[in-house]
Amino acid sequence: MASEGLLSISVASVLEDVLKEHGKRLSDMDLASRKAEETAARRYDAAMWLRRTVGVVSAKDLPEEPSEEEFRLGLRSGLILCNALNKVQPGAVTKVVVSSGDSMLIPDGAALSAYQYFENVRNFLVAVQEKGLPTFEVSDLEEGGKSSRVVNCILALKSYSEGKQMTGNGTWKFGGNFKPIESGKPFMRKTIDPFSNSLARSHSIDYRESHCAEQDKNESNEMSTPLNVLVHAILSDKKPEEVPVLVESMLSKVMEEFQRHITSQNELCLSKQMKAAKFKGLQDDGKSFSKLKIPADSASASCEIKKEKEIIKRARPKNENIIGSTKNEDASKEKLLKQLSILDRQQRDVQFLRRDLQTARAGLEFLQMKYSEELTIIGKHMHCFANAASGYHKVLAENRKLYNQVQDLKGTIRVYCRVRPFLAGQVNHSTIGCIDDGNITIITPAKYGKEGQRTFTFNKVFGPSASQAEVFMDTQPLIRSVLDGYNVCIFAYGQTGSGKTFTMSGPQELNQHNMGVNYRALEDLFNLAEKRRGTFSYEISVQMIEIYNEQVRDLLICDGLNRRYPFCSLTFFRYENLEVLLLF
Ligand SMILES: Nc1ncnc2c1ncn2[C@@H]1O[C@H](COP(=O)(O)OP(=O)(O)OP(=O)(O)O)[C@@H](O)[C@H]1O
Repeated sequence: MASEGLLSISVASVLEDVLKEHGKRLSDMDLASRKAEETAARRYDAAMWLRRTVGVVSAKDLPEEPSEEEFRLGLRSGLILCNALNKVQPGAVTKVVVSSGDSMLIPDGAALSAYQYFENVRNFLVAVQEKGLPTFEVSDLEEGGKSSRVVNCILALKSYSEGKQMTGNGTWKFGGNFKPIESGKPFMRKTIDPFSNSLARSHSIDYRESHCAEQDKNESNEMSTPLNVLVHAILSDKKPEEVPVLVESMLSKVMEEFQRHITSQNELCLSKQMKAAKFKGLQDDGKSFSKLKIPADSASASCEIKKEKEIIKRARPKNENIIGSTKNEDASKEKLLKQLSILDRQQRDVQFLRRDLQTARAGLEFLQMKYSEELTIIGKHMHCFANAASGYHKVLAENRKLYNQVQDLKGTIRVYCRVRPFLAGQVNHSTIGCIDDGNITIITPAKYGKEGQRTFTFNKVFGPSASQAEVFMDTQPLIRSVLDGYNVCIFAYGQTGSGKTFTMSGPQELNQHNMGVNYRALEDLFNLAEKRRGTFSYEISVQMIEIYNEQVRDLLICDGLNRRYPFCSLTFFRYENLEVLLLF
């Protein structure tokens, strides 16, 4: 490929630069017109060879001496190029797409079919490239393209063909050790044309090694080339001492140009390879899809790929239907590219989703771990609470036990004395001498001395001013023992009108302050039962019984019959001078 770079070096321009530097203008030589002349001659040569190779009928689109535009349009379909190459080497281009008729020719000279144009030219270029011949870009056949490169390629093919005819074994390689035969109308190198220059140089060097006689002939030929004439013209009027400087300058310029072209050629080769690989990838669309790595466990992605394949299958051109459907083909290719980009995007999305899923899974596992850890901690706390509750109940039981033991120590039988105040209308003639907590002194005026004043001891003595609450306060601890399973009996004893009913129940007009022991005991029991609701469940029932004249009567029965009931939890009864509260 480097040879192609060498071919495009414009020695004339290099010389011109050198001459400019040395104050010498090439006005009398008119290099531009000469160059155009040479370019046209080379183009005619290429066109003639093509016409001769493929036949005048096949090459009807290519005039004998075409302009640059005619040359480009004639070769644009790639038909002539493919046919010429197949003539040189049969089967070099296996697939040549032909047009269905001339009617499809477009007046402005556009290609018959974009696909045909692309396919044929591409196949031609691939085959030419495989032979090591200089190639050109597909765009060189477009308007504004470099037709000189196309000419170079065709002339190289021509040389290849001639070399092949000469050796007869097809081993000739472009740039190899072959000296092309100049038969018929020989290809005269009128210019410093890069391609012919390269050929001539390489051939002459190789040939010099093996054919000395031929070498002299070549050298004499080169002396007669315009390049030599040019050099002679430049150097003829120079003084001998100026020649080395001028030659050195020329050589350095040529070297610069040479380096520049090698670099550009390398870049060109690289871009060509990339384009060829990309194009091949598009052609082998089905294969490309099969090569794509699709996540096996992604049902949606598989579904999408199936859809893509179906679309591509539908979009895949069938050879018979391709001709005359340029727009459809272009649309199909565009669609294919779109589908590929969508597929790429979907693959990326699937990868993102997989990553998110993995993150979510990791998060979930972490939460589960945390949850189980916290459950374990809560379990331990619960165990501690259970132990504490158990301890609490033990302590509570202990407290109750101690409480009742205190009640026992205070005395299981307690006797209280309450002195009723004088009622309205009663003569205030008190016989009570003194009341001192548990002692009361009764004075009997009719008796004297020790007999006239007697002291009685009780657990407690309540004076005439003692309130109902004070009386109840001393009995309350005993009543609470009932809820811990102890039996308690409270009764009031005294003569008629002494205040038993008042103490145990209260006056007729009851209120919060004058309620007796019975009501207060019940109220206290209900409050306690409510407080211990979470721990204990109590059932409370009430009986009211009167024992009168040795008869037991149920005061809560309304039918008047006296019935004896078994004693239950809480019984109030009255027995003659006894007002009794039984608690079980
Ligand atoms: N501590 C007291 N303070 C004020 N009034 C009282 C007190 N004790 C009793 N009384 C009044 O004395 C009167 C007689 O009391 P109460 O009826 O309770 O006596 P009792 O012993 O029950 O008599 P009975 O055996 O005949 O039923 C009532 O009017 C009562 O209100």
